[in-house]
Amino acid sequence: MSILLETTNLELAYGAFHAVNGVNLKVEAGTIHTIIGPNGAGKTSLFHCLTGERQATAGAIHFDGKNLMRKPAHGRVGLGMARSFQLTSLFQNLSVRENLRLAAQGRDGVRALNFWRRVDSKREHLEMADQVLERLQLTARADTLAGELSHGQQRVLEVGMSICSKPKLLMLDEPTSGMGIDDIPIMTQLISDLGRDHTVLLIEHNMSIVMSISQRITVMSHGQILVEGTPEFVRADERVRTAYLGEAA
Ligand SMILES: Nc1ncnc2c1ncn2[C@@H]1O[C@H](COP(=O)(O)OP(=O)(O)OP(=O)(O)O)[C@@H](O)[C@H]1O
Repeated sequence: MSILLETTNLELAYGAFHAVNGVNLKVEAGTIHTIIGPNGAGKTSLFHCLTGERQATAGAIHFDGKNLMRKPAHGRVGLGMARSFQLTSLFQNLSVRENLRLAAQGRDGVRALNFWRRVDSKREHLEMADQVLERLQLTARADTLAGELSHGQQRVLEVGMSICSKPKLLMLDEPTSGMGIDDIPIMTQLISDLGRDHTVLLIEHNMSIVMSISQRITVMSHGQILVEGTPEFVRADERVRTAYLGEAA
């Protein structure tokens, strides 16, 4: 078993209040690992600490063997962490293919400006865009403006943009939120498919998705880990039923 991401006694305090309160999380490489928990449990705050959007106030984060605590957010992206942002990352007036090409180009950073590499790079970026288009089952919509896609397809495109950087860890925060019932199976299938060649850390409220695609589930409550294990283990735990599943039912 190889651990890609590990936090030790991680804390994030907003003043006197600890949104993340001593979290020891281990994410195994090659798994879909889902964080669940009631509203306000600290899931998004934990993501903020991992991506560097917020500086954790105590504890440690190790990713792929490296200590992340002093790394700024962009440095973490460079190490192979990608987070899918909700709709804000799409260029609505560009085609679906162009959105993906730009995401692939973004991976190269300043190297993309190197004159001698530019022609080769552009071809590589287009190839990457086409591969991802196929994976998203959006090839037929390649030339459609992103803003003309359905809400669900836009969410799928966002996830596609984050895989263009070939991340080691793909972080998805409620990818199905706001999606119509018809689009949810497409996203579920996509995440499940991505789990075959990426490590995926997911926050998701839809229990049927969580139970069907996760290899491991961490249940958070009041900033701490309440229970962790396989879907079967978590489903059977009385504390989870009381703290979360019961409440959701
Ligand atoms: N900037 C902030 N300042 C103060 N408190 C905050 C801030 N952001 C979040 N909190 C509080 O931290 C706690 C955890 O919030 P967080 O958004 O991490 O929970 P969550 O588990 O992601 O919830 P949800 O499922 O509703 O998104 C909540 O009580 C929230 O009110």
